[in-house]
Amino acid sequence: MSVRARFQETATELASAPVVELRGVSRIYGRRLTEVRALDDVDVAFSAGSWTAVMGPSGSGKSTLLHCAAGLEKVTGGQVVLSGQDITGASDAELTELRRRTVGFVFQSFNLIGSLTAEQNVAMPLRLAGQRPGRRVVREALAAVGLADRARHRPRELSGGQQQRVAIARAMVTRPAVLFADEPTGALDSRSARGLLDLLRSMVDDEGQTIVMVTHDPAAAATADRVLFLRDGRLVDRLERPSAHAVADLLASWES
Ligand SMILES: Nc1ncnc2c1ncn2[C@@H]1O[C@H](COP(=O)(O)OP(=O)(O)OP(=O)(O)O)[C@@H](O)[C@H]1O
Repeated sequence: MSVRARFQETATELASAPVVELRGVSRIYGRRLTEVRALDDVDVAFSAGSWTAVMGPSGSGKSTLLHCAAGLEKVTGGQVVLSGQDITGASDAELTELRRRTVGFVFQSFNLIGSLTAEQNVAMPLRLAGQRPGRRVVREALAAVGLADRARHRPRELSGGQQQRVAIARAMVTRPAVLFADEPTGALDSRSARGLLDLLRSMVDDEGQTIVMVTHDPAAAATADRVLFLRDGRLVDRLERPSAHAVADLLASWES
């Protein structure tokens, strides 16, 4: 094989290589009578530059899947590979370090620090990593989410949609390999939610960002590339390039 062909093959492999992979993952809470199997033998890979929505009824294991994939929680069985590293047996210190370098998080409730300005909030992950954040890097992260003119505002001076954009800028300032989002539009009105989903879509399409998002909202799920459906801790269904109708039909079929 020519050097050029080999190079192209390697590039293709890299482009489709999973950023996160769960292999036969189980997560059990409690013991004996109180035992809950929150994840049950889950196999799934999240490839680079893809956006996956995770859906399922309340208690089906969506947040647990997100937390295990991000190394926030240890698995009871199976293996998790994050950014090429098997994290299954990693120590808490190793996990904290790996998360800092490779993972960004966005939650339904924004979780911004109320006493800090938008730019101070965005700078926080860099400070926690022991770096002195440059103003330019922080301002660029805010500009990327359309908030260049809100850098000095505190969270209470921003709308819900703007606060969630600050949270996204904060998650992205370390340039994580994967962004995990737990119901990111759950606290937003439909217009702000649409704007936020468009922002996430452009991060995937323009920057090749990998996103894994838990959502209850069919419209949000339909903006993703793929929908996974969990039930009782098991992956029971999936849709590729779904329409909102297809997602709603899938939900209805599993609820009936
Ligand atoms: N720390 C814990 N201790 C004991 N059980 C837990 C714990 N965390 C989650 N569970 C249980 O594991 C199961 C899955 O929970 P999980 O939060 O992953 O579900 P979910 O699909 O995200 O639900 P929701 O849509 O309501 O947020 C549930 O039965 C829950 O009660």
